[in-house]
Amino acid sequence: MIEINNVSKNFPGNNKAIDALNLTIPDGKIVGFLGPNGAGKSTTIKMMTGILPLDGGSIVLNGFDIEKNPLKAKKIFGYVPDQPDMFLRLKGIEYLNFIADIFDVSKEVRQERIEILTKQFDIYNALEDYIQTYSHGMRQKVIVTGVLIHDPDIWILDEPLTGLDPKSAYMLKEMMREHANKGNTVFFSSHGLEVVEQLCDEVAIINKGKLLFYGTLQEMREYYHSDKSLEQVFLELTNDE
Ligand SMILES: Nc1ncnc2c1ncn2[C@@H]1O[C@H](COP(=O)(O)OP(=O)(O)OP(=O)(O)O)[C@@H](O)[C@H]1O
Repeated sequence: MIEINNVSKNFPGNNKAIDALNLTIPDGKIVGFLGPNGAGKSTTIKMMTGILPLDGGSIVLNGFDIEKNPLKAKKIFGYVPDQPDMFLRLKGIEYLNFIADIFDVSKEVRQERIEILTKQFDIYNALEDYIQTYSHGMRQKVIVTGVLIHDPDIWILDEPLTGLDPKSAYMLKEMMREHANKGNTVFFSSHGLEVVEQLCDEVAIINKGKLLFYGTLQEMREYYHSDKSLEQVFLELTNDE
């Protein structure tokens, strides 16, 4: 479970990039995080993962406060950033072993997981190449593999499907469903409303740092008394005019 309690974030020139945000993401569900460009999705995710400090409030992951207990909190989640351009001077296999070392994954377990996952993602034959030479999608897949190697309870994914080919996107979606069905937490941001409609149990919609809606699609329809699609409701909710 992820508890976001009254969280705020200010940037120079953008006071209240996140404005008193409250959101509880339960176990056993896939929750989609939606909002227009600049709404505050990545900022929220960066605060959840300890990359950005909070200016107010708290974020608690399975009982561990990300600011008060960062090491314990960081052990229990896996994070896929929106920009996969990291560790470019490492080979794929070096990156995966580095992540497995940090999270104390045994040699046997890591070998097995790396082989299975990278074969499924079609990057097995590229593991000896430098990440610098990978395409955007391949970089994305090596980072997703790094998350799956240590099998964290909570998955936090910032636009994870962007740039993945259809087979890899399908596999990742299946993995997300399986992980949530085991009682774990899966939280991901997306601009793909169709994917969210198809995959998510619940959606959170933000704009200008404020939560506009949180609930199931059915609840959304009941709340707005309409049979409108997620796309129509999203556009109406986030329309500034
Ligand atoms: N480092 C920063 N310095 C100043 N302002 C920032 C910084 N990072 C984010 N912002 C501002 O905070 C707001 C939220 O940005 P954020 O990147 O969280 O949006 P987003 O919902 O992830 O957008 P997108 O869908 O375009 O990725 C924007 O107004 C952005 O300009």
